[in-house]
Amino acid sequence: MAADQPFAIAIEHMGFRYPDNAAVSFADLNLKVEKGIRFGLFGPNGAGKTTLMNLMTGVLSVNEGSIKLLGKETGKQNKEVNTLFGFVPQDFSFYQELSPAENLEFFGAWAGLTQTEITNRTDELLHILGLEDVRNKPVEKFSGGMKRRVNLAIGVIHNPQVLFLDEPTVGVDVQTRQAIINYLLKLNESGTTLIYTSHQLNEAEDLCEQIAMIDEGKIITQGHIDDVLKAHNHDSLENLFINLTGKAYRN
Ligand SMILES: Nc1ncnc2c1ncn2[C@@H]1O[C@H](COP(=O)(O)OP(=O)(O)OP(=O)(O)O)[C@@H](O)[C@H]1O
Repeated sequence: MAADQPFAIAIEHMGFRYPDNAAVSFADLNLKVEKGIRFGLFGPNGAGKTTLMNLMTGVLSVNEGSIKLLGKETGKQNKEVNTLFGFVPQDFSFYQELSPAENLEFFGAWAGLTQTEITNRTDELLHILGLEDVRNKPVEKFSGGMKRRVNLAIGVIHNPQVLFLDEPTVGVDVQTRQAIINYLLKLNESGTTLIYTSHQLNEAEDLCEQIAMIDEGKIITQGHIDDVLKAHNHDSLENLFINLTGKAYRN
C-alpha cells in the first residue's frame, strides 16, 4: 500500500464501555486494516466482535481514541463516511413486509443513488444472488438463506469501498454459503475491502488473508493467516482458536 493512502480502518488508542454492562470493554485498542484486503475478526461468543464492528461502522461511538475509515472519523452522523462503507449485520436489517426490490429501492435511495442506478443495481444484484424470481414477494415469507442473500444485497447496493460482514453465512445451506463466499471474493477482486466475522473457521480460511482474534476486548493475535498459524505452530484456525481461547463455554 502506498504510504499516503489511508487505511480502510485505523483504530488508535480506542476505549469503549457499555454504560450498563462491564462484561466487555476495550481499552487502548489499536488495529489497522489495509485497503483492498480480506480481513477476518474472530473470537468466542461475547468476545466483543459485534461491538467492535458497531464501533467501526459508527453505530456505537468510542469513549477514547479514534476510529478512521478511509481516513475519515467514524461515529459521527456523517453521510460522507456512511456511504463509503456497507454493513451486513448479523440481525436482519431489512423491512420484512417489503419485497427485495422494494427494500433495495429504499436503501439505494438512502445511500443517494439515482433512480436509474437503483434500477440497474437491483437487477444486477437480484440476478447474481438468485433472487430474480422472488423480486416482488414479501421477504417475511423467505427461507433463512434467501433472507441472508437479501441482507447482503442491501449492504452492497451502493458499491461501497469497504464492506463489513457480521456472520454473513450463519444458518445457510452449502449452496448459499458457496454463492455468498464466491460473490465476496469477486467483490474483493474488484477492490472492495472486506472486514468479516464468523464462527465458521473453515470458511474463514478460504476467505481471509489477514486475521485478528479477540477475547475479552483484547486482540490476542493478528497478522497474515499463514504467518499467524506458523508463529503458533498450528495447521488450522480452529486449532489455533481453541489453543488461544480455551475449551470452556462462553456466554
Ligand atoms: N447494547 C448493549 N448493551 C450492553 N451490553 C451489550 C450490548 N451489546 C452487547 N453487549 C455485551 O457485550 C458483550 C460482547 O458482545 P458482542 O455481541 O460484541 O460479542 P460477540 O463477540 O459478537 O459475540 P457472538 O459471537 O456471540 O456474536 C456481551 O457480554 C454482550 O452481552
